[in-house]
Amino acid sequence: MDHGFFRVISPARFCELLRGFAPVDSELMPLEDCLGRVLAEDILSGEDIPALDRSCMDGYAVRAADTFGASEGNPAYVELARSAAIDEVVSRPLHSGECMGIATGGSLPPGADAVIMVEHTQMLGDATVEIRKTVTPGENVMLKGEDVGQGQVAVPAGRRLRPQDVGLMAAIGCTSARVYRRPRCGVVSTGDELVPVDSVPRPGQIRDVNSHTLACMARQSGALVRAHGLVPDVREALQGALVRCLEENDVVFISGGSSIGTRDLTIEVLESFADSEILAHGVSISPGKPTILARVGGKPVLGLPGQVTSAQIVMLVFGQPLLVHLGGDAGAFDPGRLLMRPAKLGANLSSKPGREDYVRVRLEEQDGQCVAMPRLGKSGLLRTMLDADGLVRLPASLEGMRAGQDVDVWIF
Ligand SMILES: Nc1nc2c(c(=O)[nH]1)N[C@H]1C(S)=C(S)[C@@H](COP(=O)(O)OP(=O)(O)OC[C@H]3O[C@@H](n4cnc5c(N)ncnc54)[C@H](O)[C@@H]3O)O[C@H]1N2
Ligand code: MOO
Repeated sequence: MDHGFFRVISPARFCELLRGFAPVDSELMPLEDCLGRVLAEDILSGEDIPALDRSCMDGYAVRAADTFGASEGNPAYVELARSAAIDEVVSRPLHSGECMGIATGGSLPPGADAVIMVEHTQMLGDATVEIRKTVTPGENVMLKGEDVGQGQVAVPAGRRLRPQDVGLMAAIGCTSARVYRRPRCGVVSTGDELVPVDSVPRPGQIRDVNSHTLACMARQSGALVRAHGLVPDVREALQGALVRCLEENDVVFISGGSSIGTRDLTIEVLESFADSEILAHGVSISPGKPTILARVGGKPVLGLPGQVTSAQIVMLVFGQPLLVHLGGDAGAFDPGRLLMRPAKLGANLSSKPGREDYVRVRLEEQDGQCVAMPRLGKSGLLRTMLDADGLVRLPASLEGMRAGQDVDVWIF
């Protein structure tokens, strides 16, 4: 690898390289701990859910044809064959001209194909029901197998489980599921100038910020994070830290030392490992150009720029999707996953063609419109990210955007 220049690749290509890493292995998890985890295999249903046609309403199970044409002014009349308890399965078929009292959730008798709500009926004596509304076949009925049929996939592999997924799993009697392990993620910060947060920096030193922001962001993406502390710009120190970090984790994030300054050892050290390949050094985004991606012993190592805001942007654009992908989530790189909000751009923006820009914006309400006000600032400062609600992405093809243009703001 030529260290003199970045060989800048497109962000799309960078994501393709990230997708090339295999997800972590799986573990068996009790149902109650499955929320937020990613299914490692399809959950098949051994039964129809619902198991039988069930009523959605309190009322009467009927043959819909017996109600055709019925209205307030022209009711139909059917005989009440019986009423059934909610957990009762009635085997006697419902004949034409009959109805059966039924509760919400109760099973329909054979022959019935609809339920009329009790408020659209009137009992006449104790055996005749006046029907004041027409119901169509299937009306107010949950059909057998409508949620999931026997042998069908109830919840697919690669799905991050939400409460509603857990609900269907409960319905089919799934007490545990195979889910991907949470990826173990190591974070290393490099730089002679860095001191821990509980130190008082002497002039020239600064407190380590990136270990904290990156760890928080990795946790947001479901990873188990271990901060491996501060590493000086010394080859052997970085080598040692990376060896430990790679041993203990599925993925490693290194902040700092990604540029081409004389101190920037990251590439050199990564290359020194026997089983390593530098997949990328430089990606056409701003901020974040001097980003590194390597494979060491099959594991991804992402080298993030030291600049505090650049590191966060790279983590948002590449690091978090990588973690989600390693955690088995099939939609990790799906742009449809991002929380987007439409807005009008509040100021002109310029951009270098060929480079994808991520502009921090604050959302403001102006004359009933949502306006995205750019918060421009240096990527070595923290403030723009604190003031921002999200990012506007300027595609590489643009030289800029004009105030008033429609934009989609990626909310973070
Ligand atoms: N000749 C060139 N120089 C630089 C280029 C370039 O293309 N050609 N790219 C610039 C860009 S863009 C960035 S971003 C930085 C990236 O630098 P490094 O990744 O090598 O990071 P460092 O030099 O180690 O640090 C940069 C800056 O960030 C501060 N820093 C580092 N780590 C932390 C931390 N954990 N917490 C807080 N602050 C941190 C560090 O003190 C430096 O001020 O390179 C440009 N140079
Ligand atoms: O692109 Mo750097 O990452 O300007 O801050």
